[in-house]
Amino acid sequence: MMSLVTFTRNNALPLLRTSITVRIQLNSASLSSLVRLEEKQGYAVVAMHKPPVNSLSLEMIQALSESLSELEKNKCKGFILTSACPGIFSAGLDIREMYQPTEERLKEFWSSLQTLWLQLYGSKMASVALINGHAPAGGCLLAMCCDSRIMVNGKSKIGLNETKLGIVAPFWFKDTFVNTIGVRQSERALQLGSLFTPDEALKIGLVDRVLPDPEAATAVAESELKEFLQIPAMARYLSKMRIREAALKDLLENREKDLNTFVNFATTDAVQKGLGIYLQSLAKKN
Ligand SMILES: CCCCCCCCCC/C=C/CC(=O)SCCNC(=O)CCNC(=O)[C@H](O)C(C)(C)COP(=O)(O)OP(=O)(O)OC[C@H]1O[C@@H](n2cnc3c(N)ncnc32)[C@H](O)[C@@H]1OP(=O)(O)O
Repeated sequence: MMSLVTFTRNNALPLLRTSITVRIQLNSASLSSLVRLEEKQGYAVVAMHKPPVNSLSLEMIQALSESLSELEKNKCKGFILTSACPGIFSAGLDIREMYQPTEERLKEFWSSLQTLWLQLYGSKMASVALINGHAPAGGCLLAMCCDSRIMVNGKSKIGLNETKLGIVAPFWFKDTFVNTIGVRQSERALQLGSLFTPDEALKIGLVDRVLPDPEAATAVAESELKEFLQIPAMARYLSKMRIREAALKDLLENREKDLNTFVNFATTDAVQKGLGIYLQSLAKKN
């Protein structure tokens, strides 16, 4: 099978005052084809590639986790998280993972998602989400885990729309949301399952910049990441943790409980019925 992990090497110069030369030696052979990793000068680009919509299946979640681990192993200082699927950042959790699941897979799915969130939200690396398409629910969560969000203008929307599916954003999704846009906006948007246009998202602070096209957004994402990378790494990371550590600790201490809550909730008849109807409505569209 052709490897979709693209990896270009060049003579990287250090971007960080505090770092030694950033040279990422990615082990492309062991990485999944669902995520494309590209080495740039002193940082990496992590591009999700699971057409058509980058839905977060168990395999996709694990591929993202492995990619981050690979970057950490190689002492990468920062990355841009984006999508290689035109018009879509990520459609969020793969709903088929939650619909009529086996208990074993459902548990592995959720546990892998917890791991990915802990890894991404607590990452020592600086990160910028280059949101080049729709980012509902889990897609929005991935973007919020980054240190900065640059969105391409257009028809795409971003937000936590869980209630529209008859499900409830877990407490750590909510914590991430509150840490990003504040309590009042979160309370309203979570209940309504609001999806925001890029300009609306900018207004409430869900994204930091909106650019007219992917090229302009890419350039801004790169310069934004470089700005983060110029700050002494330890000071930057510890400052980020001042905001994030309570939420991270909460999930770390309640992982098992959260897993059981999810499994019990997701397998109720009402939720299964709702997910079935939602999947049908997505299929009917086509
Ligand atoms: C007491 C309370 C305790 C709480 C305990 C926890 C509770 C559980 C919480 C679970 C958290 C979930 C978070 C999530 O992420 S849920 C997923 C939410 N995502 C969505 O709602 C997005 C749905 N998709 C869309 O809106 C659109 O697809 C799009 C992203 C806007 C793109 O539109 P576009 O027109 O380009 O593409 P299509 O709609 O035609 O889709 C193409 C095919 O992809 C399939 N698809 C789309 N999204 C998903 C998905 N999320 N999962 C699986 N499959 C998806 C779609 O069906 C099409 O398939 P087809 O070609 O076979 O028809």
